[in-house]
Amino acid sequence: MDALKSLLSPLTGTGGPLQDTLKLVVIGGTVETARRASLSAWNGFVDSFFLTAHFSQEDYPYDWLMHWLSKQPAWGRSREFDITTRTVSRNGLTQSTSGDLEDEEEDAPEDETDEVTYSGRRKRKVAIIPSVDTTHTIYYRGHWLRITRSKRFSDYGSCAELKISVVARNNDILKRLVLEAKREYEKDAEHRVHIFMADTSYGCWRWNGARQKRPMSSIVLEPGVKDMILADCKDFLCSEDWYAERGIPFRRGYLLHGVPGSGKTSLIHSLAGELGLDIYVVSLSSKGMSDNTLANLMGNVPSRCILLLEDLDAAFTRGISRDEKSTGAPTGSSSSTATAKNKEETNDGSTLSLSGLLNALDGVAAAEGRLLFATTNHIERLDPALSRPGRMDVWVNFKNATKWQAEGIFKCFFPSKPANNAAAPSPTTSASKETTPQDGLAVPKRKRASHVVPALSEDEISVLAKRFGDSIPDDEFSVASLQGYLLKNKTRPKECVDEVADWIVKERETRAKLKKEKEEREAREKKEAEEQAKKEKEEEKAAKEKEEKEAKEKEENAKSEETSTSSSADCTSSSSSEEKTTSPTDVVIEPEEIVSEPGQEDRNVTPSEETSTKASDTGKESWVAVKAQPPDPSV
Ligand SMILES: Nc1ncnc2c1ncn2[C@@H]1O[C@H](COP(=O)(O)OP(=O)(O)OP(=O)(O)O)[C@@H](O)[C@H]1O
Repeated sequence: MDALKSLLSPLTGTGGPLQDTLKLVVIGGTVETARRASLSAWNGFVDSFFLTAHFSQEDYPYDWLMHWLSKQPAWGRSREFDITTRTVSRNGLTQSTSGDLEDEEEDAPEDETDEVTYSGRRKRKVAIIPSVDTTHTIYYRGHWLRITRSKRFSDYGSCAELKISVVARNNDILKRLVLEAKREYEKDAEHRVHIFMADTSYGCWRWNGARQKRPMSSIVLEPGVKDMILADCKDFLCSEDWYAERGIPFRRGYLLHGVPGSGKTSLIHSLAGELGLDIYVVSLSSKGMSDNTLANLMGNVPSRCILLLEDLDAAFTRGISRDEKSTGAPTGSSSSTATAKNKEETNDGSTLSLSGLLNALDGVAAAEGRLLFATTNHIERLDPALSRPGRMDVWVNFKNATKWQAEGIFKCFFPSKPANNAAAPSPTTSASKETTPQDGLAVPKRKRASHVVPALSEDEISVLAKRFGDSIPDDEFSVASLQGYLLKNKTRPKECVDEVADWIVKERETRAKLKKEKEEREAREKKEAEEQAKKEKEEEKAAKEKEEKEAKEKEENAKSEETSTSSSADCTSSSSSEEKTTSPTDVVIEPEEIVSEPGQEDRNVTPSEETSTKASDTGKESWVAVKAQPPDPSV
């Protein structure tokens, strides 16, 4: 007892200020330690009841949950959150959040995209998302969810992670949450097509945005073409078992070839929307593309998607080859400058070979279930191996617009007013109609139009469209160029038809001018290239001649030197023998008998010279001189 008292005496006793300070330190330390211990015990206790799920940004559930979270009304009460105009997740679904902030100062038209242009001003939607490294609590179906978003850094850059904890007996509540988030996400993604681009630096796919679906009705092709492709795609997607039973790889390739601006890319976009597939785009001519990268990319596309190889021929003109030396394309480069340019262009780390491309398309590692679409403006440049059935099963040729297409595109631009409203000639909009006259398919509803078009009845539109179609010569203008003309006249359907003949004349003149300029430029380039080649040849020839001359001179010099050397050979040998005897290093004194007179023995000699031998004991001494040695320092 006494011992305890003496131990506590500094705390209890009435000491000086030092003791008081010590007391305070000890008490404070004890309290803090107790607090920390209890907190960690409490956290441990609570954690033992929590179920925790982690969602990485690299996977789809993260996108679903971020989308779901951005719609939760709880954000209205939250004290800390992030506001962003950037994409919430990989798929960028930032619209329709409960806490959305929108610029309401103008009654601007609302497109279904995230941002629209109105009066030259950009309108952006913002979304509220969970802030990083903060725990938010949300009430969901009778449970409190603790949600934490954090960021971690990897070799590929930063990557976010979502952690959701909930007190529950089993993980049913988390499953329900993920399923609900997925359903909502898919519902909102219904009107969009997601585009992923190949990242050759890391050999992976990067989300590139979500585009509004394009209705098939807005694509004007020759009758039956759209239906044929759509039916073929649908048939393929539901024939997995059929392919498996026959041992045929479950892949289908479509080659869309033809003139630029004829709707190849638009059709693919439209098909993706119609079939509910994402588009994965590979540019074979991109920097750093190699066989391995391509195989890796192709092997990592999801089973149901559209894989798009754009401008296949562009890759070939850059020198894709079956082996590394020969180009896969026909060697049709018109001039040497073109070849030089190509060489420069290929010098960008791209080492893709045709065999690499073929392997990536249908090698063992190639993904199954995908629809491959390839587009090209120059089918003649493709290697037959690439476009053979099995790789490209369906070929579709896209030509310049026919009269029928011109009529169709006119009707797309100027839909007639609904029949029941035909009597009322009130202004209407070009995009507010739900159907297009061409084939009656639904087009997306726009909330408000940005331009006013005079309302014309179906008959009036038909007459105008027919006149427009008749004015357009078959197979001369691309649909894209007709679209350009119609866009310029989007509020003047009648004038548009009246003035189309003038437009055609002007267009022809412009084309002729451009063609002439192109020909002149090509001729100039060709001439320059020829001159350059001639100059290079001459320089080469001159250099060769110079080299030969120098070699000849050298040879002659060598010969003359040889002759002079042989003529002075005797002289050289005698002088050399003289040199030999006089040379200080090569002094060789032949042993000779030096007879010295008695009394000469005490001459000044070096110790080395004392190696001389006494020849006899007679009164005479014989000496043999030897080569002088350096004095021994030790002596
Ligand atoms: N057949 C068509 N129907 C409707 N719109 C078309 C059609 N062809 C072209 N267009 C319009 O022309 C523009 C260019 O079309 P698109 O990019 O699809 O052509 P493309 O054939 O892929 O051209 P390129 O070969 O140069 O890539 C788009 O805005 C599209 O709306």
